[in-house]
Amino acid sequence: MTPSCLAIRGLGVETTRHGAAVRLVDDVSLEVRAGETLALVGASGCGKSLTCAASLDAAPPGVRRTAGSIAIDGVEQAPADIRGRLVATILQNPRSAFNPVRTMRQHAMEGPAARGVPASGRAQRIRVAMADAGLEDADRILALHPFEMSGGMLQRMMIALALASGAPFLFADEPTTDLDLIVQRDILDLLLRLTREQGLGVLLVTHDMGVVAALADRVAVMDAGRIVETGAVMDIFHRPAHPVTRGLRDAHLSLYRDRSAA
Ligand SMILES: Nc1ncnc2c1ncn2[C@@H]1O[C@H](COP(=O)(O)OP(=O)(O)OP(=O)(O)O)[C@@H](O)[C@H]1O
Repeated sequence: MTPSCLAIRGLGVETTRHGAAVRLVDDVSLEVRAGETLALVGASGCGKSLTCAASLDAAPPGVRRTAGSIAIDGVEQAPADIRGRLVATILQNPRSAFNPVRTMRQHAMEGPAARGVPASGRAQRIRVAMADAGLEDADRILALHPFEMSGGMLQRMMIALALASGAPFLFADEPTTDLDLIVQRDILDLLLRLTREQGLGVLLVTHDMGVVAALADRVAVMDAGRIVETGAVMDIFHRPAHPVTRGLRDAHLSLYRDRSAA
């Protein structure tokens, strides 16, 4: 049965600075539902990327998860077991997400295999996902190693791998940075279609409140490692309760006004 809800509960992440523990993410709880996009927004450095990565035990070196769990339909899961299988990821810095000595074809076969897609279906699935992510000429690209590809190509490949995995949930951390505007729009349209038509549940980290307005159903606002407000997208724009939320909304509106006036 397709799962309907992924919950991160009480996530805590720390690092050590000058010999002392520093809390970077503090008691964060979020719920991602099937068929919905939950946008995670907040100022740079507030802990959005670490929330995505650490909840799946994929935190970068130097930081550690000190508290919290992840559950699917109320059942606690080992993060490493669900990463790539039930939760696909598009994380920041695509170059670090690929093994430098493996080709794109080798990377591409992993996700669907982990999901139990028969070998015969995997090649077709990755081709379709690559075309959806704006990568034509799949055969040529599948033979390449990461160092032979640009940042934008790697970003698209990471998106294609996430799509091909068939996982019911997706953590997408700024999935369209490094991409040109047309590809950005295509990718965001595709994510919207996958949530609406296939019931994908998306946790979307973004700085762009325009993207939030277009894509998100609900929004969680983060500040200094904590969630300060969660609400339906309309409420966040029309009735923001927390000063940080109001700041993000107002900054977006003034940018939008300046652009319209130009
Ligand atoms: N590997 C690391 N070691 C130590 N501190 C880190 C590490 N990665 C991130 N941090 C710190 O953790 C905090 C949260 O970082 P994080 O990358 O989650 O922020 P963010 O909200 O995603 O920012 P951005 O929007 O700029 O990507 C920041 O203060 C950052 O400096």
